[in-house]
Amino acid sequence: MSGMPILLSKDVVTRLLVYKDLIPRLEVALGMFSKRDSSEVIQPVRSVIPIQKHNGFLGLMPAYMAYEDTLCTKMVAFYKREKGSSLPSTQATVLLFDPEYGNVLAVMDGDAITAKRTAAVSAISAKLLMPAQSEVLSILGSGHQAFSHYEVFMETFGFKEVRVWSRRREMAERFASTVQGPVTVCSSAKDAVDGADVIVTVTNAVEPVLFGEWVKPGAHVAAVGACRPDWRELDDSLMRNAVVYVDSGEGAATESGDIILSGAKVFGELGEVINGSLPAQRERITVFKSLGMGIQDAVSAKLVFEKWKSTECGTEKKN
Ligand SMILES: NC(=O)C1=CN([C@@H]2O[C@H](COP(=O)(O)OP(=O)(O)OC[C@H]3O[C@@H](n4cnc5c(N)ncnc54)[C@H](O)[C@@H]3O)[C@@H](O)[C@H]2O)C=CC1
Ligand SMILES: O=C(O)C1=NCCCC1
Repeated sequence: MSGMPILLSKDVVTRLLVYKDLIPRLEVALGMFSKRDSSEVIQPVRSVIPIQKHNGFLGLMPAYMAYEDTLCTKMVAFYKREKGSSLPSTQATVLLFDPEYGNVLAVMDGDAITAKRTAAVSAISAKLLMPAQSEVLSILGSGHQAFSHYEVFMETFGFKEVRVWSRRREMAERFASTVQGPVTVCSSAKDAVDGADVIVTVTNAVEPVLFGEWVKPGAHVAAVGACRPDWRELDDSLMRNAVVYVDSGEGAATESGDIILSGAKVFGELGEVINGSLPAQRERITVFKSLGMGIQDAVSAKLVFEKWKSTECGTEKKN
């Protein structure tokens, strides 16, 4: 196929990408990735160049998944922002290709994809690793990822209590008053995680904001921020005492300050738990260190494109 690519805006992507369709496809993709069969999935660790002048980085995240014939790349710029900055910390665009011809089928907003697929993968980690009968969810950070994590965690699980902490209290209050259900705003990260079953860290921090001594035995931590080798969200004690799962072993060894600087041992990949080749050690404190993968964007983009073709594209043609 050839011709001009279609352009899909943030609103369209947000509407078409729904968790109930996305989660099972991500599970398959993570499982396939962890088999390391290069005839099925090719996804290198992203290449990242610094944008030094602006305190940022540009990451290129290509992936080809032969099993569903999906060829895609995301380009994502991400920044270390000063406190009080109103500039976005992440901006992304996704290109979906026709794998046979090599032309671009669609150029999509990548922010909605990044927000939803990252949160969906954290929900998969929680489903596999959180304690049975988890009741208390704690979110550290109140930005884009905090919103998408709240959304998918509330849609997927029945938490009785949700707490939020943010560096700026007014942002945590804005978060609590924007989401649908009740959320308790906490004055400190320590208060927010006290007794929590599941803790999501979605901050731009470069130093630890979550400490092992605060985390209750058996709790699950989905650690989403700190995606550079010298950035941290979690302290050494948490990293060393937890059973650490990652999305990609190569990605974690290259990009995760929490893993590299703590010297923590990685137990394995989420995909290995999905495949049944690695146990889910729910009785221990578990950390899922998320860095983000091109296959997650590819699965999402394909889903969006299929939905668009079967709904909006048809509507456009009829009109
Ligand atoms: N693992 C993955 O796949 C992905 C990870 N990320 C990372 O997730 C994190 C959150 O992303 P967004 O929600 O889009 O960012 P955002 O800018 O919308 O929100 C960032 C939050 O972190 C807080 N924060 C900033 N500096 C802090 C500090 N020093 N201590 C404590 N809190 C601090 C801010 O107040 C805000 O609540 C970022 O680190 C981003 O790079 C983003 C996309 C995908
Ligand atoms: O996977 C992604 O997308 C990102 N990961 C870490 C930094 C921002 C974007």
